[in-house]
Amino acid sequence: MTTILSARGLVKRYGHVTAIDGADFDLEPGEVLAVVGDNGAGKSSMIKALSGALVPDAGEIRVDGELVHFRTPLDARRVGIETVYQDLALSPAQDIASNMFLGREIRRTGPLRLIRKLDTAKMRGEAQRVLDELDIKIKSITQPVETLSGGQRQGVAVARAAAFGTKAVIMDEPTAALGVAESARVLALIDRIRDRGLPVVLISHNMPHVYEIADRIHVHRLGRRVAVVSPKTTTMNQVVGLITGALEVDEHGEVREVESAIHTGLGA
Ligand SMILES: Nc1ncnc2c1ncn2[C@@H]1O[C@H](COP(=O)(O)OP(=O)(O)OP(=O)(O)O)[C@@H](O)[C@H]1O
Repeated sequence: MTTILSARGLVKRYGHVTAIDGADFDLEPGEVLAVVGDNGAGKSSMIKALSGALVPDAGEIRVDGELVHFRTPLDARRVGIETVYQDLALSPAQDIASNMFLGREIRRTGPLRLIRKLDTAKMRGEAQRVLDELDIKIKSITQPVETLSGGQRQGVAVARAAAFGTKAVIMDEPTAALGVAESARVLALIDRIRDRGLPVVLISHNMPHVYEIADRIHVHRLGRRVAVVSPKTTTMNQVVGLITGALEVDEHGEVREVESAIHTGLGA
Protein backbone atom coordinates (compact mmCIF):
# COMPACT_ATOMS: atom_id res chain seq x y z
CA MET A 1 0.00 0.00 0.00
CA THR A 2 1.26 3.48 -0.85
CA THR A 3 1.79 5.95 1.95
CA ILE A 4 -0.92 8.60 1.60
CA LEU A 5 1.06 11.62 2.73
CA SER A 6 4.77 11.69 3.43
CA ALA A 7 7.58 14.15 3.95
CA ARG A 8 11.35 13.86 4.03
CA GLY A 9 13.85 16.36 5.43
CA LEU A 10 11.48 19.30 5.83
CA VAL A 11 13.16 22.49 7.04
CA LYS A 12 11.65 25.85 7.97
CA ARG A 13 13.55 28.70 9.58
CA TYR A 14 12.19 31.94 10.98
CA GLY A 15 15.29 34.13 11.32
CA HIS A 16 17.40 32.37 13.95
CA VAL A 17 14.63 29.97 14.98
CA THR A 18 14.51 26.64 13.20
CA ALA A 19 10.88 25.57 13.54
CA ILE A 20 11.25 22.45 11.35
CA ASP A 21 14.66 20.84 11.41
CA GLY A 22 14.78 17.99 8.92
CA ALA A 23 11.39 16.49 9.76
CA ASP A 24 10.09 13.25 8.26
CA PHE A 25 6.45 12.24 8.25
CA ASP A 26 4.33 9.32 7.06
CA LEU A 27 0.57 8.86 7.08
CA GLU A 28 -0.59 5.38 6.10
CA PRO A 29 -3.98 4.50 4.58
CA GLY A 30 -6.88 4.15 7.00
CA GLU A 31 -5.03 5.16 10.16
CA VAL A 32 -5.38 7.78 12.84
CA LEU A 33 -1.86 9.13 13.37
CA ALA A 34 -1.36 11.23 16.49
CA VAL A 35 1.41 13.85 16.41
CA VAL A 36 2.69 14.65 19.89
CA GLY A 37 5.49 16.84 21.20
CA ASP A 38 6.31 19.60 23.63
CA ASN A 39 5.26 23.22 23.12
CA GLY A 40 7.43 24.69 20.40
CA ALA A 41 8.58 21.29 19.11
CA GLY A 42 7.44 22.33 15.65
CA LYS A 43 4.30 20.23 15.23
CA SER A 44 2.11 23.04 13.92
CA SER A 45 4.83 24.24 11.56
CA MET A 46 5.19 20.75 10.08
CA ILE A 47 1.42 20.41 9.71
CA LYS A 48 1.30 23.81 8.02
CA ALA A 49 3.89 22.63 5.51
CA LEU A 50 1.85 19.46 4.87
CA SER A 51 -1.31 21.48 4.34
CA GLY A 52 0.16 24.23 2.18
CA ALA A 53 -0.08 26.96 4.82
CA LEU A 54 3.69 27.45 4.77
CA VAL A 55 6.29 26.72 2.13
CA PRO A 56 9.28 24.83 3.59
CA ASP A 57 12.84 26.04 2.92
CA ALA A 58 13.91 22.48 2.08
CA GLY A 59 12.64 18.92 1.92
CA GLU A 60 9.99 17.11 -0.07
CA ILE A 61 6.35 16.21 0.34
CA ARG A 62 4.59 13.38 -1.48
CA VAL A 63 0.92 12.51 -1.85
CA ASP A 64 0.33 8.90 -2.89
CA GLY A 65 4.02 8.73 -3.71
CA GLU A 66 3.88 11.71 -6.09
CA LEU A 67 6.02 14.76 -5.38
CA VAL A 68 3.94 17.87 -4.65
CA HIS A 69 4.84 21.54 -4.17
CA PHE A 70 2.12 23.23 -2.16
CA ARG A 71 2.28 27.03 -2.35
CA THR A 72 -1.09 27.68 -0.66
CA PRO A 73 -3.69 25.74 1.37
CA LEU A 74 -5.80 25.62 -1.77
CA ASP A 75 -3.11 23.51 -3.46
CA ALA A 76 -3.39 20.92 -0.69
CA ARG A 77 -7.18 21.04 -0.73
CA ARG A 78 -7.18 20.47 -4.47
CA VAL A 79 -5.48 17.10 -3.97
CA GLY A 80 -7.86 16.16 -1.15
CA ILE A 81 -5.97 17.17 2.00
CA GLU A 82 -8.25 19.07 4.36
CA THR A 83 -7.06 20.74 7.56
CA VAL A 84 -9.04 21.81 10.61
CA TYR A 85 -7.10 24.55 12.40
CA GLN A 86 -7.68 25.57 16.00
CA ASP A 87 -9.54 28.72 14.98
CA LEU A 88 -11.82 26.48 12.84
CA ALA A 89 -12.03 29.15 10.09
CA LEU A 90 -15.81 29.38 10.32
CA SER A 91 -17.92 32.42 9.53
CA PRO A 92 -20.02 32.90 12.71
CA ALA A 93 -22.93 34.89 11.28
CA GLN A 94 -23.54 32.45 8.44
CA ASP A 95 -25.53 29.27 8.72
CA ILE A 96 -24.13 25.76 8.88
CA ALA A 97 -24.66 24.90 5.23
CA SER A 98 -23.00 28.15 4.08
CA ASN A 99 -20.06 27.39 6.34
CA MET A 100 -19.70 23.87 5.05
CA PHE A 101 -19.50 25.21 1.50
CA LEU A 102 -17.50 28.34 2.32
CA GLY A 103 -15.37 29.11 -0.75
CA ARG A 104 -16.79 26.09 -2.58
CA GLU A 105 -20.38 27.20 -3.05
CA ILE A 106 -22.62 25.19 -5.34
CA ARG A 107 -24.33 27.33 -7.97
CA ARG A 108 -27.33 26.52 -10.07
CA THR A 109 -26.65 25.34 -13.57
CA GLY A 110 -26.70 27.97 -16.28
CA PRO A 111 -24.42 29.64 -18.79
CA LEU A 112 -22.59 32.45 -16.96
CA ARG A 113 -20.97 31.11 -13.81
CA LEU A 114 -20.54 34.44 -12.02
CA ILE A 115 -24.17 35.49 -12.28
CA ARG A 116 -25.58 32.09 -11.44
CA LYS A 117 -27.47 31.99 -8.19
CA LEU A 118 -26.30 29.90 -5.26
CA ASP A 119 -28.05 26.57 -5.04
CA THR A 120 -28.98 26.94 -1.38
CA ALA A 121 -31.33 23.95 -1.35
CA LYS A 122 -28.68 21.65 -2.73
CA MET A 123 -26.03 22.89 -0.27
CA ARG A 124 -28.41 22.47 2.67
CA GLY A 125 -29.36 18.98 1.57
CA GLU A 126 -25.75 17.99 1.09
CA ALA A 127 -24.66 19.54 4.40
CA GLN A 128 -27.44 17.70 6.24
CA ARG A 129 -26.45 14.44 4.58
CA VAL A 130 -22.83 14.80 5.76
CA LEU A 131 -23.90 15.72 9.31
CA ASP A 132 -26.25 12.72 9.42
CA GLU A 133 -23.64 10.39 8.04
CA LEU A 134 -21.20 11.47 10.74
CA ASP A 135 -23.95 11.41 13.35
CA ILE A 136 -23.45 15.09 14.25
CA LYS A 137 -26.62 16.22 15.98
CA ILE A 138 -27.56 19.84 15.26
CA LYS A 139 -31.12 21.13 15.41
CA SER A 140 -31.23 22.99 12.13
CA ILE A 141 -28.92 23.34 9.18
CA THR A 142 -30.08 26.99 8.86
CA GLN A 143 -28.80 27.92 12.34
CA PRO A 144 -26.05 30.56 12.34
CA VAL A 145 -22.78 29.01 13.52
CA GLU A 146 -22.52 31.59 16.33
CA THR A 147 -25.52 29.92 18.03
CA LEU A 148 -23.68 26.58 18.30
CA SER A 149 -21.65 25.25 21.22
CA GLY A 150 -17.89 24.85 20.90
CA GLY A 151 -18.24 21.14 20.29
CA GLN A 152 -20.89 21.63 17.63
CA ARG A 153 -18.71 24.22 15.88
CA GLN A 154 -15.86 21.77 15.94
CA GLY A 155 -18.28 19.22 14.47
CA VAL A 156 -19.16 21.54 11.57
CA ALA A 157 -15.49 22.24 10.83
CA VAL A 158 -14.63 18.55 10.96
CA ALA A 159 -17.66 17.60 8.85
CA ARG A 160 -16.57 20.13 6.23
CA ALA A 161 -13.09 18.61 6.16
CA ALA A 162 -14.52 15.10 5.97
CA ALA A 163 -16.90 16.10 3.18
CA PHE A 164 -14.19 17.51 0.94
CA GLY A 165 -11.17 15.50 2.03
CA THR A 166 -10.51 12.61 -0.29
CA LYS A 167 -6.97 11.78 0.88
CA ALA A 168 -6.59 12.91 4.47
CA VAL A 169 -7.95 15.10 7.23
CA ILE A 170 -5.51 16.96 9.48
CA MET A 171 -6.68 18.30 12.83
CA ASP A 172 -4.74 20.66 15.06
CA GLU A 173 -5.79 20.14 18.70
CA PRO A 174 -9.49 19.52 17.99
CA THR A 175 -10.39 18.88 21.62
CA ALA A 176 -8.23 21.60 23.23
CA ALA A 177 -11.11 23.97 23.99
CA LEU A 178 -13.77 21.35 24.68
CA GLY A 179 -15.31 19.79 27.78
CA VAL A 180 -15.35 16.09 28.53
CA ALA A 181 -18.60 15.19 26.73
CA GLU A 182 -17.85 17.33 23.70
CA SER A 183 -14.32 15.90 23.45
CA ALA A 184 -15.77 12.40 23.50
CA ARG A 185 -18.06 13.33 20.61
CA VAL A 186 -15.17 14.71 18.57
CA LEU A 187 -13.15 11.54 19.23
CA ALA A 188 -16.11 9.45 18.10
CA LEU A 189 -16.29 11.61 15.00
CA ILE A 190 -12.65 10.95 14.23
CA ASP A 191 -13.41 7.24 14.59
CA ARG A 192 -16.22 7.49 12.06
CA ILE A 193 -14.03 9.37 9.59
CA ARG A 194 -11.46 6.58 9.86
CA ASP A 195 -14.26 4.03 9.37
CA ARG A 196 -15.14 5.78 6.11
CA GLY A 197 -11.58 5.05 5.00
CA LEU A 198 -10.14 8.54 5.38
CA PRO A 199 -6.88 8.69 7.35
CA VAL A 200 -6.64 11.35 10.05
CA VAL A 201 -3.65 13.26 11.45
CA LEU A 202 -4.35 14.45 14.97
CA ILE A 203 -2.08 16.90 16.76
CA SER A 204 -2.77 16.61 20.46
CA HIS A 205 -1.32 17.32 23.87
CA ASN A 206 -3.94 15.14 25.49
CA MET A 207 -2.32 11.77 26.06
CA PRO A 208 -5.50 9.90 27.15
CA HIS A 209 -7.20 11.09 23.95
CA VAL A 210 -4.22 9.98 21.91
CA TYR A 211 -4.33 6.55 23.53
CA GLU A 212 -8.05 6.29 22.97
CA ILE A 213 -7.98 6.96 19.27
CA ALA A 214 -4.55 6.67 17.64
CA ASP A 215 -3.27 3.71 15.66
CA ARG A 216 0.27 5.11 15.71
CA ILE A 217 1.97 7.97 17.52
CA HIS A 218 4.48 10.26 15.81
CA VAL A 219 6.70 11.91 18.43
CA HIS A 220 8.12 15.30 17.48
CA ARG A 221 11.03 16.89 19.30
CA LEU A 222 13.24 19.89 18.49
CA GLY A 223 11.79 20.29 15.02
CA ARG A 224 11.89 16.69 13.85
CA ARG A 225 10.37 13.24 14.18
CA VAL A 226 12.23 11.27 16.83
CA ALA A 227 10.00 8.19 17.00
CA VAL A 228 6.89 6.50 15.70
CA VAL A 229 5.39 4.10 18.22
CA SER A 230 2.29 2.00 18.71
CA PRO A 231 0.03 2.81 21.66
CA LYS A 232 -0.41 -0.96 22.03
CA THR A 233 3.23 -1.62 22.81
CA THR A 234 4.43 1.69 24.23
CA THR A 235 3.19 3.12 27.51
CA MET A 236 2.05 6.69 28.05
CA ASN A 237 5.06 7.25 30.34
CA GLN A 238 7.39 6.04 27.63
CA VAL A 239 5.84 8.45 25.14
CA VAL A 240 6.31 11.28 27.64
CA GLY A 241 9.96 10.21 27.97
CA LEU A 242 10.35 10.36 24.18
CA ILE A 243 8.77 13.83 24.13
CA THR A 244 11.15 15.17 26.79
CA GLY A 245 14.20 13.43 25.37
CA ALA A 246 14.86 11.22 28.42
CA LEU A 247 14.07 8.19 26.24
CA GLU A 248 14.82 7.27 22.64
CA VAL A 249 13.98 4.47 20.23
CA ASP A 250 17.03 2.34 19.36
CA GLU A 251 17.86 0.70 16.03
CA HIS A 252 15.73 -2.34 16.97
CA GLY A 253 12.70 -0.18 17.63
CA GLU A 254 13.03 -0.61 21.42
CA VAL A 255 12.45 2.33 23.73
CA ARG A 256 15.50 2.90 25.95
CA GLU A 257 17.02 5.53 28.17
CA VAL A 258 19.22 8.08 26.46
CA GLU A 259 22.84 7.43 27.42
CA SER A 260 23.65 10.99 28.44
CA ALA A 261 20.57 10.86 30.64
CA ILE A 262 21.86 7.69 32.32
CA HIS A 263 25.30 9.26 32.88
CA THR A 264 23.89 12.40 34.37
CA GLY A 265 21.37 10.49 36.39
CA LEU A 266 18.48 12.17 34.57
CA GLY A 267 17.14 8.86 33.33
CA ALA A 268 16.60 7.47 36.80
N1 LIG B 1 5.57 32.65 12.19
C1 LIG B 1 6.56 32.42 13.03
N2 LIG B 1 7.54 33.33 13.21
C2 LIG B 1 8.57 33.11 14.06
N3 LIG B 1 8.73 31.98 14.79
C3 LIG B 1 7.79 31.04 14.64
C4 LIG B 1 6.66 31.19 13.78
N4 LIG B 1 5.90 30.07 13.86
C5 LIG B 1 6.52 29.26 14.72
N5 LIG B 1 7.64 29.83 15.21
C6 LIG B 1 8.58 29.23 16.18
O1 LIG B 1 8.88 27.94 15.71
C7 LIG B 1 8.95 27.02 16.78
C8 LIG B 1 7.98 25.87 16.56
O2 LIG B 1 6.65 26.35 16.70
P1 LIG B 1 5.36 25.48 16.43
O3 LIG B 1 4.17 26.34 16.68
O4 LIG B 1 5.47 24.81 15.11
O5 LIG B 1 5.48 24.37 17.55
P2 LIG B 1 4.36 23.43 18.18
O6 LIG B 1 5.03 22.13 18.45
O7 LIG B 1 3.19 23.40 17.30
O8 LIG B 1 4.02 24.16 19.54
P3 LIG B 1 2.65 24.19 20.38
O9 LIG B 1 2.41 22.81 20.86
O10 LIG B 1 2.99 25.15 21.48
O11 LIG B 1 1.58 24.71 19.45
C9 LIG B 1 8.68 27.82 18.05
O12 LIG B 1 9.91 28.18 18.61
C10 LIG B 1 7.93 29.02 17.53
O13 LIG B 1 8.13 30.13 18.37
